[in-house]
Amino acid sequence: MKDCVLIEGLTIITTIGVYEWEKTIKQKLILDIEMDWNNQPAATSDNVDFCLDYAKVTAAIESYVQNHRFELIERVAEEVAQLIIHQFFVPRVKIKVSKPGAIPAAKNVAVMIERYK
Ligand SMILES: Nc1nc2c(c(=O)[nH]1)N=C([C@H](O)[C@@H](O)CO)CN2
Repeated sequence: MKDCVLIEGLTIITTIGVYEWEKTIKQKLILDIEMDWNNQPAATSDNVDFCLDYAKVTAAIESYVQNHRFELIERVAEEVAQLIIHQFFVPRVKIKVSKPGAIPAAKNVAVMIERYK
């Protein structure tokens, strides 16, 4: 099995939606992210410089998503995947973006993508 770093259940409030009424409010998205990363150098050195720092990745995602407007959750997933690949040199990322309030009759709706460098 390949090594990964995970960020699970990351809640972000932003402007998201295709309808006019959605462009005037903020809604909740939840991101689940899996990033390929060789964790052995960090494990053997016990040095944060060698890890994929989930705190730095989280801060970059929060800043990006909170400060942009989106129509589709597909767009959020794609832009976050590209940010992670290019800013943090991650070779593969899998992202699920959930919009739990979107369909009252459904517990959740989401998209999931996987992207490679
Ligand atoms: N596949 C998607 N379908 C829909 C989206 C979306 O982002 N991806 N968005 C909407 C509306 O914004 C909806 O969330 C309002 O309830 C509809 N379908």
